[in-house]
Amino acid sequence: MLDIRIDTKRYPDRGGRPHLALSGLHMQVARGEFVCVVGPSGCGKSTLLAIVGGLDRACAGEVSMDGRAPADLGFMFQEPRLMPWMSVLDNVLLVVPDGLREQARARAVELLCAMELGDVLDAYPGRLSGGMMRRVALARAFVNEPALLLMDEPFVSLDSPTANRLRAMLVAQWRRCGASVLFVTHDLREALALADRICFLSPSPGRVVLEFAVDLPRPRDPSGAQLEQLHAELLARHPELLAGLPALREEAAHD
Ligand SMILES: Nc1ncnc2c1ncn2[C@@H]1O[C@H](COP(=O)(O)OP(=O)(O)OP(=O)(O)O)[C@@H](O)[C@H]1O
Repeated sequence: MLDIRIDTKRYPDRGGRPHLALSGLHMQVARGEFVCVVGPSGCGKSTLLAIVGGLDRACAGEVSMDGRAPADLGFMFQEPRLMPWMSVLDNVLLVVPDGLREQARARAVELLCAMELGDVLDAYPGRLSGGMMRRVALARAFVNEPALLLMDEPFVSLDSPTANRLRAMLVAQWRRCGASVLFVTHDLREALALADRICFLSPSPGRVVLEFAVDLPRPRDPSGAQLEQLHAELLARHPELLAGLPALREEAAHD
Protein backbone atom coordinates (compact mmCIF):
# COMPACT_ATOMS: atom_id res chain seq x y z
CA MET A 1 0.00 0.00 0.00
CA LEU A 2 1.30 3.43 -1.01
CA ASP A 3 0.23 6.08 1.48
CA ILE A 4 0.63 9.73 0.46
CA ARG A 5 0.11 12.44 3.08
CA ILE A 6 1.42 15.77 1.85
CA ASP A 7 0.38 18.51 4.25
CA THR A 8 2.07 21.32 2.32
CA LYS A 9 4.53 21.68 -0.53
CA ARG A 10 5.85 25.18 -1.12
CA TYR A 11 8.22 26.48 -3.80
CA PRO A 12 10.12 29.71 -3.28
CA ASP A 13 9.04 31.95 -6.16
CA ARG A 14 11.22 34.49 -7.94
CA GLY A 15 10.34 37.31 -5.55
CA GLY A 16 11.27 35.11 -2.59
CA ARG A 17 7.65 34.59 -1.59
CA PRO A 18 6.72 30.92 -1.29
CA HIS A 19 4.20 29.45 -3.74
CA LEU A 20 1.89 26.86 -2.18
CA ALA A 21 1.79 24.05 -4.77
CA LEU A 22 0.06 21.28 -2.75
CA SER A 23 -2.03 21.49 0.40
CA GLY A 24 -3.61 18.63 2.33
CA LEU A 25 -3.13 16.11 -0.47
CA HIS A 26 -3.91 12.69 0.93
CA MET A 27 -4.35 9.56 -1.16
CA GLN A 28 -3.56 5.86 -1.22
CA VAL A 29 -2.73 3.34 -3.92
CA ALA A 30 -3.25 -0.35 -3.21
CA ARG A 31 -0.73 -2.96 -4.29
CA GLY A 32 -1.21 -3.65 -8.00
CA GLU A 33 -3.74 -0.85 -8.38
CA PHE A 34 -3.70 1.51 -11.39
CA VAL A 35 -4.54 5.04 -10.20
CA CYS A 36 -4.76 8.04 -12.50
CA VAL A 37 -4.33 11.56 -11.16
CA VAL A 38 -6.29 14.11 -13.18
CA GLY A 39 -6.24 17.83 -12.60
CA PRO A 40 -5.95 21.23 -14.23
CA SER A 41 -2.67 22.62 -15.48
CA GLY A 42 -0.46 23.87 -12.67
CA CYS A 43 -2.35 22.11 -9.87
CA GLY A 44 0.77 20.22 -8.81
CA LYS A 45 0.56 16.83 -10.55
CA SER A 46 4.25 16.69 -11.52
CA THR A 47 5.16 18.01 -8.07
CA LEU A 48 3.21 15.13 -6.52
CA LEU A 49 5.09 12.54 -8.61
CA ALA A 50 8.45 14.14 -7.80
CA ILE A 51 7.67 13.90 -4.08
CA VAL A 52 6.41 10.31 -4.28
CA GLY A 53 9.47 9.35 -6.33
CA GLY A 54 11.84 10.87 -3.77
CA LEU A 55 13.14 13.40 -6.33
CA ASP A 56 11.86 16.26 -4.14
CA ARG A 57 12.07 15.85 -0.38
CA ALA A 58 11.39 19.47 0.58
CA CYS A 59 7.78 19.19 1.75
CA ALA A 60 5.80 18.82 4.94
CA GLY A 61 4.26 15.38 5.04
CA GLU A 62 5.10 11.78 4.50
CA VAL A 63 5.03 9.22 1.70
CA SER A 64 5.38 5.58 2.57
CA MET A 65 4.97 2.25 0.85
CA ASP A 66 4.31 -0.67 3.16
CA GLY A 67 5.59 1.50 5.99
CA ARG A 68 8.86 2.57 4.32
CA ALA A 69 10.02 5.27 1.90
CA PRO A 70 9.11 4.05 -1.59
CA ALA A 71 12.01 2.28 -3.30
CA ASP A 72 11.88 -0.06 -6.25
CA LEU A 73 10.45 2.56 -8.62
CA GLY A 74 10.00 2.89 -12.35
CA PHE A 75 9.54 6.27 -14.06
CA MET A 76 8.21 7.46 -17.38
CA PHE A 77 8.03 11.15 -18.27
CA GLN A 78 6.52 13.25 -21.08
CA GLU A 79 9.84 13.19 -22.92
CA PRO A 80 11.32 9.74 -23.59
CA ARG A 81 14.72 10.93 -22.23
CA LEU A 82 16.84 8.51 -24.27
CA MET A 83 20.63 8.82 -24.53
CA PRO A 84 21.30 9.48 -28.24
CA TRP A 85 24.74 7.84 -28.15
CA MET A 86 23.43 4.55 -26.73
CA SER A 87 21.61 1.76 -28.53
CA VAL A 88 17.97 0.98 -27.83
CA LEU A 89 18.94 -2.02 -25.69
CA ASP A 90 21.58 -0.06 -23.75
CA ASN A 91 19.06 2.74 -23.11
CA VAL A 92 16.82 0.20 -21.41
CA LEU A 93 19.70 -1.37 -19.46
CA LEU A 94 20.88 2.07 -18.33
CA VAL A 95 18.53 2.07 -15.34
CA VAL A 96 19.55 -1.41 -14.18
CA PRO A 97 21.96 -1.23 -11.22
CA ASP A 98 25.63 -2.07 -11.91
CA GLY A 99 26.30 -5.74 -11.49
CA LEU A 100 22.77 -6.78 -12.47
CA ARG A 101 22.91 -5.74 -16.14
CA GLU A 102 24.00 -9.09 -17.55
CA GLN A 103 21.15 -10.94 -15.89
CA ALA A 104 18.68 -8.21 -16.88
CA ARG A 105 19.66 -8.38 -20.56
CA ALA A 106 17.25 -11.23 -21.44
CA ARG A 107 14.39 -9.41 -19.69
CA ALA A 108 15.21 -6.16 -21.51
CA VAL A 109 15.21 -7.97 -24.88
CA GLU A 110 11.93 -9.68 -24.01
CA LEU A 111 10.34 -6.35 -23.07
CA LEU A 112 11.58 -4.67 -26.23
CA CYS A 113 10.19 -7.55 -28.30
CA ALA A 114 6.84 -7.16 -26.50
CA MET A 115 7.00 -3.49 -27.54
CA GLU A 116 7.58 -4.67 -31.15
CA LEU A 117 11.11 -3.28 -31.13
CA GLY A 118 12.94 -6.59 -31.47
CA ASP A 119 14.44 -5.60 -34.82
CA VAL A 120 15.94 -2.31 -33.61
CA LEU A 121 17.75 -3.44 -30.43
CA ASP A 122 21.08 -2.11 -31.74
CA ALA A 123 19.72 1.04 -33.40
CA TYR A 124 20.34 4.52 -32.00
CA PRO A 125 17.40 6.68 -30.90
CA GLY A 126 17.96 9.14 -33.77
CA ARG A 127 16.65 6.49 -36.17
CA LEU A 128 13.38 5.97 -34.27
CA SER A 129 9.98 7.62 -34.62
CA GLY A 130 8.44 9.45 -31.65
CA GLY A 131 6.16 6.49 -30.92
CA MET A 132 9.09 4.04 -31.00
CA MET A 133 11.07 6.22 -28.59
CA ARG A 134 8.16 6.18 -26.14
CA ARG A 135 8.03 2.38 -26.45
CA VAL A 136 11.73 2.23 -25.51
CA ALA A 137 10.96 4.45 -22.51
CA LEU A 138 8.08 2.15 -21.59
CA ALA A 139 10.32 -0.93 -21.72
CA ARG A 140 12.86 0.92 -19.56
CA ALA A 141 10.18 1.77 -16.98
CA PHE A 142 9.46 -1.96 -16.53
CA VAL A 143 12.93 -3.47 -16.81
CA ASN A 144 13.61 -3.48 -13.05
CA GLU A 145 10.16 -4.97 -12.40
CA PRO A 146 9.25 -2.05 -10.12
CA ALA A 147 6.77 -2.26 -7.29
CA LEU A 148 5.61 1.27 -8.13
CA LEU A 149 5.51 2.91 -11.54
CA LEU A 150 5.27 6.72 -11.72
CA MET A 151 4.12 8.09 -15.06
CA ASP A 152 3.87 11.79 -15.92
CA GLU A 153 1.74 12.25 -19.06
CA PRO A 154 3.86 9.69 -20.92
CA PHE A 155 1.71 9.59 -24.07
CA VAL A 156 1.01 13.30 -24.46
CA SER A 157 1.28 14.77 -27.99
CA LEU A 158 1.18 11.39 -29.75
CA ASP A 159 -1.45 10.79 -32.42
CA SER A 160 -4.40 8.87 -31.11
CA PRO A 161 -3.73 5.41 -32.70
CA THR A 162 -0.10 5.52 -31.50
CA ALA A 163 -1.15 6.57 -27.99
CA ASN A 164 -3.78 3.82 -27.88
CA ARG A 165 -1.22 1.22 -28.93
CA LEU A 166 1.13 2.37 -26.18
CA ARG A 167 -1.69 2.33 -23.62
CA ALA A 168 -2.49 -1.27 -24.56
CA MET A 169 1.20 -2.20 -24.18
CA LEU A 170 1.35 -0.45 -20.80
CA VAL A 171 -1.72 -2.28 -19.53
CA ALA A 172 -0.36 -5.63 -20.76
CA GLN A 173 2.96 -5.12 -18.92
CA TRP A 174 1.26 -3.77 -15.81
CA ARG A 175 -0.99 -6.83 -15.61
CA ARG A 176 2.00 -9.11 -16.12
CA CYS A 177 4.21 -7.58 -13.43
CA GLY A 178 1.57 -6.43 -10.92
CA ALA A 179 3.12 -3.04 -10.13
CA SER A 180 1.12 -0.26 -8.52
CA VAL A 181 0.82 2.63 -10.98
CA LEU A 182 0.40 6.35 -10.36
CA PHE A 183 -0.32 7.91 -13.75
CA VAL A 184 -0.71 11.67 -14.21
CA THR A 185 -2.82 13.02 -17.06
CA HIS A 186 -5.15 15.87 -17.85
CA ASP A 187 -7.02 13.71 -20.37
CA LEU A 188 -10.14 12.27 -18.75
CA ARG A 189 -10.73 9.72 -21.53
CA GLU A 190 -7.18 8.43 -21.10
CA ALA A 191 -7.77 8.07 -17.36
CA LEU A 192 -11.03 6.19 -17.98
CA ALA A 193 -9.28 3.90 -20.46
CA LEU A 194 -6.48 3.03 -18.02
CA ALA A 195 -7.42 3.42 -14.38
CA ASP A 196 -8.93 1.27 -11.69
CA ARG A 197 -9.56 4.54 -9.88
CA ILE A 198 -9.19 8.23 -10.71
CA CYS A 199 -8.17 10.88 -8.15
CA PHE A 200 -9.19 14.36 -9.26
CA LEU A 201 -7.13 17.27 -7.95
CA SER A 202 -8.37 20.78 -7.25
CA PRO A 203 -6.82 23.81 -8.94
CA SER A 204 -3.64 25.00 -7.20
CA PRO A 205 -2.83 24.25 -4.43
CA GLY A 206 -3.68 20.69 -5.40
CA ARG A 207 -5.55 18.30 -3.14
CA VAL A 208 -7.83 15.36 -3.93
CA VAL A 209 -11.39 16.60 -4.40
CA LEU A 210 -13.00 13.52 -5.94
CA GLU A 211 -12.21 9.81 -6.22
CA PHE A 212 -13.91 7.77 -8.89
CA ALA A 213 -13.70 3.98 -9.32
CA VAL A 214 -13.71 3.03 -13.02
CA ASP A 215 -15.96 0.03 -13.26
CA LEU A 216 -15.30 -1.00 -16.86
CA PRO A 217 -14.12 -4.44 -18.00
CA ARG A 218 -10.69 -4.79 -19.62
CA PRO A 219 -9.52 -4.64 -22.34
CA ARG A 220 -11.12 -1.22 -22.82
CA ASP A 221 -11.64 0.50 -26.12
CA PRO A 222 -10.67 4.18 -25.57
CA SER A 223 -13.14 5.29 -28.25
CA GLY A 224 -15.79 2.66 -27.49
CA ALA A 225 -19.41 3.27 -26.50
CA GLN A 226 -19.00 2.05 -22.90
CA LEU A 227 -16.22 4.50 -22.19
CA GLU A 228 -18.07 7.35 -23.89
CA GLN A 229 -21.14 6.65 -21.79
CA LEU A 230 -19.14 6.62 -18.56
CA HIS A 231 -17.41 9.86 -19.61
CA ALA A 232 -20.80 11.53 -20.17
CA GLU A 233 -22.24 10.16 -16.91
CA LEU A 234 -19.25 11.33 -14.91
CA LEU A 235 -19.46 14.87 -16.30
CA ALA A 236 -23.22 14.98 -15.81
CA ARG A 237 -22.76 13.95 -12.17
CA HIS A 238 -19.76 16.24 -11.60
CA PRO A 239 -20.10 19.28 -13.90
CA GLU A 240 -17.51 21.07 -11.74
CA LEU A 241 -14.86 18.91 -13.48
CA LEU A 242 -15.51 20.90 -16.67
CA ALA A 243 -14.38 24.07 -14.94
CA GLY A 244 -11.09 22.56 -13.86
CA LEU A 245 -9.99 20.76 -17.01
CA PRO A 246 -9.29 23.03 -20.00
CA ALA A 247 -9.49 20.19 -22.56
CA LEU A 248 -13.01 19.42 -21.39
CA ARG A 249 -13.99 23.09 -21.47
CA GLU A 250 -12.88 23.31 -25.11
CA GLU A 251 -14.76 20.12 -25.94
CA ALA A 252 -17.96 21.45 -24.33
CA ALA A 253 -17.60 24.71 -26.28
CA HIS A 254 -17.51 22.73 -29.56
CA ASP A 255 -20.60 20.63 -28.71
N1 LIG B 1 10.92 24.29 -9.33
C1 LIG B 1 9.89 25.12 -9.17
N2 LIG B 1 10.06 26.34 -8.62
C2 LIG B 1 9.02 27.18 -8.42
N3 LIG B 1 7.74 26.87 -8.75
C3 LIG B 1 7.52 25.67 -9.31
C4 LIG B 1 8.56 24.74 -9.54
N4 LIG B 1 8.03 23.62 -10.11
C5 LIG B 1 6.70 23.86 -10.21
N5 LIG B 1 6.40 25.08 -9.73
C6 LIG B 1 5.06 25.68 -9.65
O1 LIG B 1 4.23 24.81 -8.86
C7 LIG B 1 2.93 24.70 -9.44
C8 LIG B 1 2.66 23.22 -9.74
O2 LIG B 1 3.52 22.81 -10.81
P1 LIG B 1 3.42 21.35 -11.46
O3 LIG B 1 4.37 21.30 -12.59
O4 LIG B 1 3.57 20.34 -10.39
O5 LIG B 1 1.91 21.34 -11.98
P2 LIG B 1 1.21 20.34 -13.01
O6 LIG B 1 -0.16 20.10 -12.48
O7 LIG B 1 2.06 19.15 -13.26
O8 LIG B 1 1.14 21.25 -14.31
P3 LIG B 1 0.96 20.82 -15.87
O9 LIG B 1 -0.33 20.06 -15.98
O10 LIG B 1 0.87 22.15 -16.56
O11 LIG B 1 2.16 20.02 -16.26
C9 LIG B 1 2.92 25.59 -10.66
O12 LIG B 1 2.38 26.83 -10.30
C10 LIG B 1 4.39 25.73 -11.01
O13 LIG B 1 4.64 26.98 -11.64
